[in-house]
Amino acid sequence: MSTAPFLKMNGLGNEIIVADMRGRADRVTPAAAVALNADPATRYDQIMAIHDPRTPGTAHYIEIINSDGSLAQACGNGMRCVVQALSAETGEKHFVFETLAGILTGDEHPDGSITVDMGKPRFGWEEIPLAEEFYDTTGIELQIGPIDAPILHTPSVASMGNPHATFWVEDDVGNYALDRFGPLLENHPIFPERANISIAQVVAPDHIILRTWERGAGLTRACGTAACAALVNGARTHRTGRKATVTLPGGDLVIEWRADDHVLLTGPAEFEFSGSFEPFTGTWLRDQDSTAQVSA
Ligand SMILES: N[C@H](CCC[C@H](N)C(=O)O)C(=O)O
Repeated sequence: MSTAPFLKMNGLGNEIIVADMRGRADRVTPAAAVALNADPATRYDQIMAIHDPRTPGTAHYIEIINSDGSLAQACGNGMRCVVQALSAETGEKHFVFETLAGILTGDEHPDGSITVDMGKPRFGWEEIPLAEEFYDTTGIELQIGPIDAPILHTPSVASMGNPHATFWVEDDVGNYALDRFGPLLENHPIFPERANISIAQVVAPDHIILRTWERGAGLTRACGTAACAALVNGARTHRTGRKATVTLPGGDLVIEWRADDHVLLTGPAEFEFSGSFEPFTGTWLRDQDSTAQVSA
């Protein structure tokens, strides 16, 4: 079986593997995804597998795989890494992609920052999806902790193509044991496709502090789609405006919910090293001179 090139990158510390599957008929198997994550040198949060267009003449299809091997519909930090990788390869600065969340575009700016149009948010309970009818998804009946003194409760829920719950708190997001509450909420029966779980502190109408337990990946240093979900949930609950800086453990993203309902995410991407891997088993080799691959 032939190997495929990959780039180990990160988006604000969200660990990403960009796998080049163009020209191949196979996919990254769940076994390969789990094996790559088991090796400390290549442990990651998401694999962004670049495939040939599914419809000839359209955009490259990006398959997104969480480190537990599950497929995800969207990944904002990973999309920025794909844009940077393709920009370094082709010199182009504007890209159109197809994902399970729909058609996305990405642009690299002269200063190296990258903006991805993450498409439109969805708020209907069936679109999130939720297991029961909720006609007001700005705050659903879900809580963690004692009934009479819940620790986290009444989250706003939204989809950026993938499911998100935003729990609002007044104090430091670090005060909450998200490593304990995250898996309980990720797998709560109200979320038939599981969910990404975030704790958000709104410090100003244009500034949110966020921590996320990611579906299929656990605690990560940044989650782009969670930042998008927090902004649109903040705006529709009148906690924030339609543009804000979202501060994550790994750094800041700027999120804007445009008047045309598209959500734009802007931030950095970083190259770490390159190699090649076998998409069926996950065995891999590091390129010797990987510094020449992508400018820092
Ligand atoms: N764990 C997410 C996918 C990756 C999201 C995150 N890494 C981002 O940057 O958006 C899910 O299963 O929906």
